[in-house]
Amino acid sequence: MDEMKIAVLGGDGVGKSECIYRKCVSVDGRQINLELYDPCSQACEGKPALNDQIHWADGFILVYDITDRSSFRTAKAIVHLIRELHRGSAKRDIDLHIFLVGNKQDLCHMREVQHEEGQRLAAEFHCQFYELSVAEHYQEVALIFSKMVQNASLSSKARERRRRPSGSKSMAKLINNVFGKRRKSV
Ligand SMILES: Nc1nc2c(ncn2[C@@H]2O[C@H](COP(=O)(O)OP(=O)(O)OP(=O)(O)O)[C@@H](O)[C@H]2O)c(=O)[nH]1
Repeated sequence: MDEMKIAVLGGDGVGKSECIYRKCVSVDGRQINLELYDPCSQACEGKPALNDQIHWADGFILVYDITDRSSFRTAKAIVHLIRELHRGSAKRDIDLHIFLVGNKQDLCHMREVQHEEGQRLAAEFHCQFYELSVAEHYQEVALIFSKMVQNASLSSKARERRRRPSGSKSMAKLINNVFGKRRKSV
């Protein structure tokens, strides 16, 4: 069974709740053990440091509040750190999934961060970009999570293909094994 660890980082509000959610999901007939970590944005005892959270996760959902520029700056600093910490690590860029999400779209009249700024940041750091309102469109939130799991599943399939010998090579190996042995016994 594959494993996928997602960290929800950034913090768009003032909430203090922290949770770890575990679930086994099936994507295209493939079982994935999903672990979701949603730390509170406030510092608290026993909470792993941001660097540890970044090393732990395979996928990141970075949330900022479109009505709060400082939350966008935080998201920018985190995405920077993720790319920095993973530079030269075993996880290749394409294996690392980062979704940048601008929340509170329903408060558009109080907007401090333009849609284009989010798009630009996402393009710069090879992230997928979304803008939504968690309060009004929970379906979009569900879609984001299923997209992330699907992407991870696709890239793990691609990794497997890279590891597996190509069809012709394994066929050659098989022929060699069968006929090689026979030749010895003649
Ligand atoms: N108008 C509006 N308010 C929202 C939306 N999403 C969250 N909020 C409000 O923002 C506040 C904080 O929400 P939380 O979900 O606790 O935020 P959080 O990101 O978990 O906060 P941290 O725990 O600090 O990371 C609450 O008062 C929510 O009701 C949204 O899409 N629209």
